[in-house]
Amino acid sequence: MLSVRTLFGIGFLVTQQSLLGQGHVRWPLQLTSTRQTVLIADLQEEAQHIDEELFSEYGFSVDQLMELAGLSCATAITRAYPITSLVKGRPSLLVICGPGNNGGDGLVCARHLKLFGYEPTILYPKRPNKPLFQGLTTQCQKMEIPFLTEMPEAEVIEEAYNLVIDAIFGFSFKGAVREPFDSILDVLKKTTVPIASVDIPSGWDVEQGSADGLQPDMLISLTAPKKSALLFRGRYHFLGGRFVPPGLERKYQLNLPQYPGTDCVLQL
Ligand SMILES: NC(=O)C1=CN([C@@H]2O[C@H](COP(=O)(O)OP(=O)(O)OC[C@H]3O[C@@H](n4cnc5c(N)ncnc54)[C@H](O)[C@@H]3O)[C@@H](O)[C@H]2O)[C@H](O)CC1
Ligand SMILES: [K+]
Repeated sequence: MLSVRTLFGIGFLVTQQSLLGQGHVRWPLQLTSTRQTVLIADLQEEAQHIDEELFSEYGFSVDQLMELAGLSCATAITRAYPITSLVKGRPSLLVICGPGNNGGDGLVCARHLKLFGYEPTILYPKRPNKPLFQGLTTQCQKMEIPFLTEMPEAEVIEEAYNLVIDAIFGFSFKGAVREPFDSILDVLKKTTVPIASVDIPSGWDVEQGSADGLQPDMLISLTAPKKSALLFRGRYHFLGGRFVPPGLERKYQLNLPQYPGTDCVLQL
């Protein structure tokens, strides 16, 4: 049984599909664009369980998946914002990294973007005291990517950067935003420079989104779109994180679309 639930904007249909008849108890949401239909990881806990199982049951390490996630983000950004399309004289980008793994994805993404010919600058105000993040930070420094010590004003961002990459919070974000990220998000809400959000627009509730939150131009959903992705209104929605083993895809009924050829991203 397939029932149309809500109509979202041009070309987006959200449907709810009953799998009860097949012995399942879940009612997965699906997102249909003009290009693809994908199922949604509808609960915050579900996204976290998938992530945990990748490490515990399927033998992946965090840095392995983070490398693939960050590479997906960098690749998707090259598709949406090729260097030749950028309006500023230099291909400058601001990458803002948060305190968890979403921030780690941002560091990996910045490193690959530098290799792809962009000029990223990183703001990384809360750095976890763990070898993984220290290593990623060193790698970016050795790639000669500058780090800012404080968040620039909205006008400075507009003058200096073509794009802001939001790698502040992902699927473990909860509650009211604490400083310094509250002030950082306030600046981002004021700027007119396009924002590309990694996995989830930062500050959005993972399931409910945020009516007065960031409105990114691009969203790169990792593994599977989260429920709040249904509220994304920007121009570019990509899926990345092409590492899901078939058993995990079946267990969570992710029904992931086919990535083209050897690509690590897919435009939704
Ligand atoms: N399976 C995958 O697809 C992979 C995704 N990856 C990325 O990892 C993030 C999720 O990472 P996690 O460390 O669990 O959490 P976050 O980065 O979302 O943030 C946790 C971090 O944020 C702090 N925090 C939480 N709420 C608040 C708040 N209200 N105010 C301030 N700070 C807050 C919390 O204390 C932690 O420090 C996922 O989205 C993907 O981007 C992996 O890279 C690989 C596999
Ligand atoms: K984010």
